[in-house]
Amino acid sequence: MVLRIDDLDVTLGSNPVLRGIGLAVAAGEVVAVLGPNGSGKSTLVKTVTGLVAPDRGRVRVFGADLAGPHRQVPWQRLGYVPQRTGATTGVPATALEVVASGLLHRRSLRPGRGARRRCLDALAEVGLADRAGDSVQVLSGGQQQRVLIARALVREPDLLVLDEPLSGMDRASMEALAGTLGRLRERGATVLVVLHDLGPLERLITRTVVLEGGRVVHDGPVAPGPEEHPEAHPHPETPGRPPTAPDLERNW
Ligand SMILES: Nc1ncnc2c1ncn2[C@@H]1O[C@H](COP(=O)(O)OP(=O)(O)OP(=O)(O)O)[C@@H](O)[C@H]1O
Repeated sequence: MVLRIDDLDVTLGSNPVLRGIGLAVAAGEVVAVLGPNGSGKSTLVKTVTGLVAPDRGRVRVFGADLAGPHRQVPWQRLGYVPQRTGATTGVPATALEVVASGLLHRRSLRPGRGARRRCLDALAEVGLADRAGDSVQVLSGGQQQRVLIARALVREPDLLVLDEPLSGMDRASMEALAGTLGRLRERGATVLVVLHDLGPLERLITRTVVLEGGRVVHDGPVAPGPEEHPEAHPHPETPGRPPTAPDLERNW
């Protein structure tokens, strides 16, 4: 099993956010996590990436225990695209530099041999090869999202976790992301993706897990219709240049 969660409870502040979650994901699955706003989707994927500590229960990723006192996150096998925050922190990093940060880890602050090529390949995968030297601050919100996806891809992850990657993307970008995830799946990677609706990723999804009030209310191959979780609505798009501007979304 790539991921195994048993009886997971998470409380944030005084909020019981996840309750009694059980989930097992095998290699090669592409699992969509759905549910209304505030149902705990982001918290669940943060638990899987070791960013949130469980209060109770067991979380194992590639066999590593993320719940015990000696938590070991297998970062070398994980790629994570957080919920839309933009790739910029006000620091004038280039797209290439942001992607290269995906290759850094605790033991070394210097990307290894061939890093530049790998970063350029990852940017090409998301259709931004020609923007490698540009400051991320001049990129649109959708392009920044793609830089963050490239940062996760450059690690060649065995498990890719994405939190609402479609937010702010135009249809062509969504289709291209579907292509990228399809290629990942072909090489045996596992994907856990938080979505508000399946959209163009639907053909790739092998299983849907629906959360409501911090509990799993559906886990199976067939996605429930939108009428079954009518509260779900996408986040408002972040301001910025419209992602459909013709000069922005060439291949992606
Ligand atoms: N740091 C925190 N402290 C206290 N409560 C929190 C914290 N982070 C999240 N919550 C609460 O936990 C609940 C679940 O949040 P979470 O972001 O996991 O939901 P979500 O399903 O991803 O929502 P959305 O679709 O809006 O992103 C919400 O009620 C939220 O207010």
